[in-house]
Amino acid sequence: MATTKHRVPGKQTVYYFPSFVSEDEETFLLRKISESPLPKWKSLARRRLLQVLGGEITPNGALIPQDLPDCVTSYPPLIGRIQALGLFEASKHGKPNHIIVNEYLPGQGIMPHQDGPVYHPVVATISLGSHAVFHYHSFENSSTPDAPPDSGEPADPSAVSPQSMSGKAAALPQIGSIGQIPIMSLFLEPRSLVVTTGEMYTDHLHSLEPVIEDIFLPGGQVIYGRSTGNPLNVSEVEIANKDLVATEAYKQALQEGGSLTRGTRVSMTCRDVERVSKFMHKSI
Ligand SMILES: O=C(O)CCC(=O)C(=O)O
Ligand SMILES: [Fe+2]
Repeated sequence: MATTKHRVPGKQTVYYFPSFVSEDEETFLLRKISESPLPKWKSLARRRLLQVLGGEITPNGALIPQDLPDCVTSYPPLIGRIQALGLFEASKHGKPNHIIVNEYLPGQGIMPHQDGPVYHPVVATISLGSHAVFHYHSFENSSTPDAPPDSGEPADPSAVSPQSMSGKAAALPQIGSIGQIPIMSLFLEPRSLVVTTGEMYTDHLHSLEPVIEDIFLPGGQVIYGRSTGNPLNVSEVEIANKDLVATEAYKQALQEGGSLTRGTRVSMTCRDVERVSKFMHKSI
């Protein structure tokens, strides 16, 4: 498959595509997204804004569909491009029908969470405007009830915390415990696409640390855990896709070490909601 060379080493279920979107397309998308009328945005505590394209998901997990806008179907043809990768082949619609747009200012992130069973277990995430470092975590002691975790403020109502998955509180790795250290971390360039599939979707959590800069050591490790405020929790984590990164300046930071300041990042998480209600949303 054409995607083979985009597999992130170490895990067979994560793919990274630099320059998935051109610079012109990025400028166009960021303009379109910022022009969306305010009622389309929802405010969150840790991320500033969230917008949903493709329709709302009901509490029982069905999509009340709404047409995806031209800026993801025609120019740029993001949905077709994602479909052509073949990574959604096993999903009911063969391509994403739902997109969540998140905006993160420098210093904002998202706590470890899972995206949940409402979606086919593949998520394609486009980054625009700024780089970020993306972490995957595993569950530790998942049978041990523990203090209810911060829900991770999932990006969308259908996302689940470990609590809601099992019906009883499952331990979310506590800050500083082994499970809190990511099992894999990725450098996401602006305009890149990352696709998470298989057990990395179903059995792991993912997060973005709320930091204003990312600090790299020579050889491609990133400093993780500064946002906890506890120096004992700080660790060095390998960037698994460092050899797939395409932009010179980023490659240099990953090879030689250095720090990269975060700008405003807009992400588009594209997924397939397999249950679609037959009732169409009214256009607003
Ligand atoms: O912004 C990102 O890259 C991640 C967003 C996310 O995890 C989600 O929308 O569920
Ligand atoms: Fe997520």
